[in-house]
Amino acid sequence: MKRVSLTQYLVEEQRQNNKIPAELRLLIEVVARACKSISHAVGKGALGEVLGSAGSENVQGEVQKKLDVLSNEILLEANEWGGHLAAMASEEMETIHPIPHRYPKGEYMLLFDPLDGSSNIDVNVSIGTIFSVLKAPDGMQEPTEKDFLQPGTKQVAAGYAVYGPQTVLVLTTGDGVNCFTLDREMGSWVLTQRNMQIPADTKEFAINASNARHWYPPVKRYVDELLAGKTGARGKDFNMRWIASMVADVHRILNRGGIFMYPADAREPDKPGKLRLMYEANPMAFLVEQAGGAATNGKQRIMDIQPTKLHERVAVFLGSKNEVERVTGYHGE
Ligand SMILES: O=P(O)(O)OC[C@H]1O[C@](O)(COP(=O)(O)O)[C@@H](O)[C@@H]1O
Ligand SMILES: [Mg+2]
Ligand SMILES: [Mg+2]
Repeated sequence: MKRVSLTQYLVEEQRQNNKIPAELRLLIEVVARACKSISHAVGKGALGEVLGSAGSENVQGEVQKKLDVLSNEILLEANEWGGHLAAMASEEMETIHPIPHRYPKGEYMLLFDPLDGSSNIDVNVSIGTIFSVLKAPDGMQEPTEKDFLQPGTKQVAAGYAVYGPQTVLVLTTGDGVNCFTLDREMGSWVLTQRNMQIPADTKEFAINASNARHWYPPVKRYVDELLAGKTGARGKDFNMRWIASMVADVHRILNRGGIFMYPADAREPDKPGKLRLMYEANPMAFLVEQAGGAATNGKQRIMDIQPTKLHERVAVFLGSKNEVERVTGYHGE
């Protein structure tokens, strides 16, 4: 079989298919290179002294792991000099990071969750990086936080890397979803899955069930019906999986279907869920929709939400279309 590298794939998309501009291609290549560096650091584990806490907190009051901080630095450094960027924003930084030496004017803005699945770092379970690319608004001078507050439908690219038994990079530029596997000996990303598709129906669901007592009635009803199995309203048995790394749960769903849920709950009624709209929900929603699935916050399509702040949180229901539509429907009843 002919090996197609990420660069070859992107050049084809740019030159033959006219799907992406050269500047976006370069930007994606820089992000992919940064993910390769993060993958190397993850792979060293205790030998690289990258495990454990960094002894600091991020803007959302979460304890930062050494790898959260390191991955953020790797992405910042690579993209400061590499891509056609105006500014970056990260889950781990309080505010935006404008590019000091913009070339030629920086037409894109990059957002990322540098290390997703932080609670799994120290126990050698799959973790990842999630990213999203927006266009800088026309006529933008000095980038501000407000320039980032665009709905997910405006994304021009999104993707994630999973650092697991294999390191993979899953990418969309709005033309389907493709998966590249890191050839660790050659140091190159090789196209291994074209046009990933999520089946509309599934028998697998993912939710942190330890929060069940706090769920609102629509989520409780939906999950109770799944748990009731063959003899319940759904008339079939469902299996449950929860990795606690969104990247790994979404990667499973892109490969074999399923529904992933992180709902808002009654613990903190003012907090609309745990996951972040700009760094987690939007890029994953873009990928999932491009693979034929659906993504909502229980009420509306995630990518239609108008963000009001950079670190906004959101409830997430994504994956196999018929299941996402069902649980979303329960919220309307
Ligand atoms: O620990 P919980 O409540 O199960 O939450 C797990 C969720 O939190 C996250 O780890 C949040 O991401 P970060 O590690 O980037 O903060 C998701 O990847 C995952 O789905
Ligand atoms: Mg995350
Ligand atoms: Mg993170």
